[in-house]
Amino acid sequence: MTEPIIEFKDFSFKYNSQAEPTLKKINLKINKGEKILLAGPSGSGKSTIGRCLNGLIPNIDQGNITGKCLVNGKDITKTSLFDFSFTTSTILQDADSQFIGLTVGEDIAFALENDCQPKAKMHHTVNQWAEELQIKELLKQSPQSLSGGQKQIVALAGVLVDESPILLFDEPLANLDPASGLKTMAIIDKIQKELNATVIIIEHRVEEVLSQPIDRIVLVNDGQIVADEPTNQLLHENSLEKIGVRQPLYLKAMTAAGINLSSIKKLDKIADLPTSDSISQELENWVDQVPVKESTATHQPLLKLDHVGHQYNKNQPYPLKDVSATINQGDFISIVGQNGAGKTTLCRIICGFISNEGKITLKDQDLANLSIKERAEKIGYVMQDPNQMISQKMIFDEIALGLRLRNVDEETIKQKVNQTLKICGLYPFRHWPISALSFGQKKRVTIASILVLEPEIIILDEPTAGQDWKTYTEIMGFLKHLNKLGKTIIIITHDMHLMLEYTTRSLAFTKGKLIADTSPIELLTNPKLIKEASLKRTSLFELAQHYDLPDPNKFVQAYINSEQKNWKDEDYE
Ligand SMILES: Nc1ncnc2c1ncn2[C@@H]1O[C@H](COP(=O)(O)OP(=O)(O)OP(=O)(O)O)[C@@H](O)[C@H]1O
Ligand SMILES: Nc1ncnc2c1ncn2[C@@H]1O[C@H](COP(=O)(O)OP(=O)(O)OP(=O)(O)O)[C@@H](O)[C@H]1O
Repeated sequence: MTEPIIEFKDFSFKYNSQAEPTLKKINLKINKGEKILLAGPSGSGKSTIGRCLNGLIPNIDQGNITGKCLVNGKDITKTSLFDFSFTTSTILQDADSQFIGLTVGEDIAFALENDCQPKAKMHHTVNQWAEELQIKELLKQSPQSLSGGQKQIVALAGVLVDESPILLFDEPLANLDPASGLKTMAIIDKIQKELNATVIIIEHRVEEVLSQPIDRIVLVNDGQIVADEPTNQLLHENSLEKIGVRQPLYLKAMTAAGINLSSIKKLDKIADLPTSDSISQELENWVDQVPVKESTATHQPLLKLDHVGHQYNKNQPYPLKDVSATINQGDFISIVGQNGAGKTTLCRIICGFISNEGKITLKDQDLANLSIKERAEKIGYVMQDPNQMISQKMIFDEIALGLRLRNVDEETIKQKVNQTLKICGLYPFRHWPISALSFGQKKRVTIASILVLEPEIIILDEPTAGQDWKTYTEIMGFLKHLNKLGKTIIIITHDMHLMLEYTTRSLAFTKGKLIADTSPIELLTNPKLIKEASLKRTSLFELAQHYDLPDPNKFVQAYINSEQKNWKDEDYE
């Protein structure tokens, strides 16, 4: 019989700074060699469970524990962090806080140094993983200077070299481009099989996690385990949606088309869905009601980029070079492409944080003549990492800060901040300190702090990374509403469905170059561009192909239109 390597028995945990327990009477057994997905809405307690498995609770995050949690046979209340380092390797949600080395190479080697391995063996192991993860050219770079996705891959390498019996991944995919996301899941699968490791993955991107087999999905809601079942069973019961986690897109589309999922035996892989003529027919009939999509873009030029470029360091290849494009008033643009392609660099240039080799004009005004503060009045920028933006202690003050700096009266501030808090799902937390928020909640605070200023152009660097589905739809619905009012929105995203559903124009980047400026659907029908920019077709395309539908793009469009029916602009007025 297999032994549990992790066991929670009536386990509750209350952070010292909280009045109520975050985990409530949890019972969970995970056997050696199992691969588990922990899913649930933002703030439900997933990372808190993770922190019990790697010893951060109770060694760093202190609080009140009742019940028992045994990891590798040891009671977590009696195990030091040092001991945990031999049992559990973790990718933290916030990769930045995890780096120790001065260079990427040193950082990956850190776990091996801890294990006192000989130098030659260490070099070999680091190089081997760097090769596998295609980050060899980054080994001498400082971890802090990496792009968001590169950081994530380096953190992954640090976990993989360690070969611990428990591998814990807290949102390993959040900043990865679609191709790297799939590759990461395949690598995790491979290493798990090789080491017979126990793998726990915490992720909002459920569909990508399911690209490889998962033994069980454990659903967490409000600090409790509300389901613990094999993937197929859970998908049949539609348990994900019930707690606000996104069901895989192809299943949502089949449901929208009126197909009865309970009659289908295996739902967890498109390839295993029964190829029946009646399902094809049902899908095809449904597609025929596609209305035309409206666009609010005026084609009035707003922001002109002319040979934009920057070099951080003369010894590095150009992170961004020779980018020319015109953004129009009312555009809803997605910036997509490979990790490290220069997307964030472009936004930093537009905001004036770093120098520009070319020229940028906003309504014919040269941005070079404006200070960063003056630019910020016109162009709001929500950074990828919320910790780099937050300066206040309390949530309300953080969101009010920009208005206070602009001398807005307190009554208006209160009204605007409260409205934004509601839109971003943060109203119940308005009196909380930011330090008591989950990572996803912090990210929402930073989005709120920019939205409240209502700038002319809003640039958001992966606003939905690490967000649950409910928040994702609320944030995107709100941005769509702002766009309808004429605001220009630019989003950096790795979410291909977001790009298709919400944006009307895509700029695709690879290795510092703009390689396409086209409609999202055109982009995802071009195999060459998909490959070059490390993109991926969504599962809606795959479903349409599986059922031999004559026009897969039309099917994707039909689904998007069926989703859009659910938006109500009044919600935001
Ligand atoms: N360091 C902390 N101090 C006090 N309270 C905390 C701390 N970290 C988390 N919490 C509380 O625990 C709740 C759950 O946080 P946790 O990070 O476990 O959620 P999560 O499910 O991983 O969310 P997300 O998907 O947004 O990352 C938070 O809403 C917050 O109330
Ligand atoms: N401060 C810096 N110093 C040196 N190099 C940097 C710095 N910031 C970024 N880079 C490098 O510039 C390149 C482009 O980075 P950028 O953050 O613009 O990529 P990105 O397309 O936004 O990636 P991701 O999708 O992973 O967020 C990367 O190779 C990165 O390592």
